[in-house]
Amino acid sequence: MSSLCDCCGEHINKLNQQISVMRKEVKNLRQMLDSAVRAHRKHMISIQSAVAKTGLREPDKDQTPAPPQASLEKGNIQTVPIGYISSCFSVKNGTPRQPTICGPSRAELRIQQSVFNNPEHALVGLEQYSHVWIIFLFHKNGHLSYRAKVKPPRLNGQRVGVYSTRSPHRPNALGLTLARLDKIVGDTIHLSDIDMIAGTPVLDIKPFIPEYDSPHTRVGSEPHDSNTDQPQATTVALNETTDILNLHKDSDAQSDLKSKITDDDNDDGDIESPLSIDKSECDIPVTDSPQSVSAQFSLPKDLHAVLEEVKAYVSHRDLCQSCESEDQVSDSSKTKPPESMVNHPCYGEEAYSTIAGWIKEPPVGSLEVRFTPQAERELADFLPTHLSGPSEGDRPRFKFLRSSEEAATAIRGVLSADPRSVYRRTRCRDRLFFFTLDTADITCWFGQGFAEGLFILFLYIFATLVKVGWCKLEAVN
Ligand SMILES: C[S@@+](CC[C@H](N)C(=O)[O-])C[C@H]1O[C@@H](n2cnc3c(N)ncnc32)[C@H](O)[C@@H]1O
Repeated sequence: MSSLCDCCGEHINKLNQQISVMRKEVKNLRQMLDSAVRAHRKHMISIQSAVAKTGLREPDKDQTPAPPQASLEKGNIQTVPIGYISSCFSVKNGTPRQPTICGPSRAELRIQQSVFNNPEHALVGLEQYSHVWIIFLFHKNGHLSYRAKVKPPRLNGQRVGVYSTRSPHRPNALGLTLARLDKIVGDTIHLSDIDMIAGTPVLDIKPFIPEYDSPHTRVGSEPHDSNTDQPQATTVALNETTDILNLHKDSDAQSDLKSKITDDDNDDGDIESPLSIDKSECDIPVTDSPQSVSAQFSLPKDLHAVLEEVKAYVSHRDLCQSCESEDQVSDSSKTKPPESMVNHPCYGEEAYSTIAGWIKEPPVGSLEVRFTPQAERELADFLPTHLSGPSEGDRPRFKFLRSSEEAATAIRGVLSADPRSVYRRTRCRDRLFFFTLDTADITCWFGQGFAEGLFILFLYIFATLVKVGWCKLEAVN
């Protein structure tokens, strides 16, 4: 056998080395492929179990479907979304817990062509109604766990059965919202007063018919008993839903700190599983001390001065408004039946419905929301979509909201209902709270009041923070 010359031997060595490197790469690729296949299988299993839990069935492509009546009788429910919500709320955090909390919250729902050949035909006549029931799927529940007992945020840690709440974490994950019907254009329904995030699959729409859907609610109330674990059953008047949002004072608040929260903070009914709250979302503590603030956020040194300025503004407002607030508080405690109810022909025992006392008088009160003048100016800078003159080119634009007043009302609505979960309210109270409304990112702080322990939700979004280059209201789309 003839030996190789030096040059060829070297070349062959190099080739061998390359082959061994390639073998290693192939091995790595195989491992990656294996783990991708395993992850895919796992994913498919979790999707199947999710589908099984929600009651939805994927269409079986290989088999002829059973006639709908037969499959319904067998309990096989084939549910197909009739459309998907596009709304001014993109994440759960900051989305109103109920539709009436935040009037101008707007959305659109386009009926899918896959459901009806002519989707607009299915909407004929609906324009005669001012409100519609929307039945939808809580598709962003994440984990599909649910428990028999939940802790509604407004019950501040007390447990009640899931079916006595509107918690999204429930078997079948179905939601029900009474939305205002603004208009119908072709196959698209324009809605307001909604509490659904963008992308929510809608399963059905029905007209709201007060004669069928709204018995009068019983007048008279017993206070919530805070000494027992169970909230008291009580009968209350539901004169107007806005009653729920009346101003309450809360002298319990101790925090003078701010919190950062990103998402998943807003479920009306935290399930007790630790999975229900991702504590990592709470991991950016901010204290009032300028040193630690700047240490964690690299904030300019004048932040402290800005906070002082804002506190001074709030204190001043407290002094000016304390009498006004007193009036509001005492008004909220009145539970007289509305005139229309007393005059109603069915004004008798059977004509009433009864609701849990904590709905009317929750241990967690509503909050006062304040904008600094600068914050108001910054908000006013946003334009509704339809305004687009050449000089307006650089200004941020709303997609759903029609004016800055509407945006302010929506922000007040969201925040006055205290959108934080019980966990965040009690354990992460010293963090900033972030949410998105339409195209605006909003940062706010739930702080202790500066006058007589009044618990103020202090919103210093926008300008004050733009000034220090920290957080600002800005277009996200
Ligand atoms: C408490 S539920 C009430 C919904 C409905 N009004 C009901 O009573 O069934 C409203 C909350 O559900 C959450 N949410 C809205 N849309 C969702 C979705 N598609 N998936 C999961 N959670 C959603 C938001 O955090 C919102 O604040």
